Amino acid sequence: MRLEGEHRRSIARTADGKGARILDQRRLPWEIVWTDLRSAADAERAIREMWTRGAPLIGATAAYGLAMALAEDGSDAALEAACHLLAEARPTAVNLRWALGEVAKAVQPLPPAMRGAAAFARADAICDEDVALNRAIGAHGLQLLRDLHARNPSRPLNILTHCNPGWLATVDYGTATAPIYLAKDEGLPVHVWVDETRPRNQGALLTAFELAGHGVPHTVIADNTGGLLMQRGEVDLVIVGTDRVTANGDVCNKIGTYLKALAAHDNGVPFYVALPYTTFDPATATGADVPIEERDPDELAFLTGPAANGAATVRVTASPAYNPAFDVTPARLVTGFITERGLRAASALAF
Ligand SMILES: CSC[C@H]1O[C@H](OP(=O)(O)O)[C@H](O)[C@@H]1O
Repeated sequence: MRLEGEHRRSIARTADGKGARILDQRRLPWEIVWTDLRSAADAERAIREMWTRGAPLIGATAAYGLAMALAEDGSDAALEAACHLLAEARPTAVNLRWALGEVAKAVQPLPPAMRGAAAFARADAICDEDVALNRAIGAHGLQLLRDLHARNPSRPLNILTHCNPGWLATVDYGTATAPIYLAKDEGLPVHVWVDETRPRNQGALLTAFELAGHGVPHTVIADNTGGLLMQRGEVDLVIVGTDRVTANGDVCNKIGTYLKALAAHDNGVPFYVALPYTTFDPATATGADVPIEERDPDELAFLTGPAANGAATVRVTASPAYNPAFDVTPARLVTGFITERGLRAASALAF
């Protein structure tokens, strides 16, 4: 997407070809800081501490981390150790293990000395494929937006989204945001309700930053506001991303997604989930089987942001806190899935 006047992806190989350059998303939207990852340990830390996040982007970052490890040491032992290290960085997004598996498959038949270059090539291909997948998701989702807007052509289409399913969660375009960007580009009037998405505020900080950068009209709302807006008829469509869709169509996504799906169901608002095949996990039967990441309660207990004299951190509670990062929306609450192959029902999700 466009950033500081030029087209950028959220991740790319470093100029010397030996590392990965990422946007440090902890600093957005206040500062644009690019950081070079130089080892599997750097990549693991960046994923675990959410310097970079979002299911597809986590996969791409892990792929480059594995490539860096193999460029150092192409042995089977090094391959196994780096895969284990990176796989443990965050448990929920299936893209992480998918990407590691793809790189491992590409290098295993090769002699150790050739594995580093092959791993980097596979990581590059994973990034290029992600961009193409998201553009295709955008095209199929755009037709859905056109059809829904035709019901009330006299006003913008009001879309609600949760967390950040945008280009900052992928290599480019985003998943749930891809149709929104294409709609803006073709002049289809849209407005986005942006859930702030406590406690890390990926919506207020990242989605709002993205939409503003692309000139998409949007309004940041508290996580608890969406239900009221749906009761008032001010939400025409909910589109979210996902970290893992299981074989039966259950959707694991940022905490709070399930509550939006319940409100949408209760108010007859279409609830769509955008995903590429890399986020579909047919090996996991239902959402009950998905590991839900539990993050540091301090992420909830404290708020950090810019102040006149630098960063300020304020405590929002003096009590113990609990901070699960994801929840599961059952397939029965999902109107449909927007994939690179078109719109799909939960029962027809096989890629
Ligand atoms: C392309 S959807 C990405 C997905 O990942 C986010 O989680 P996190 O920010 O913790 O990595 C969120 O669940 C998004 O929907």
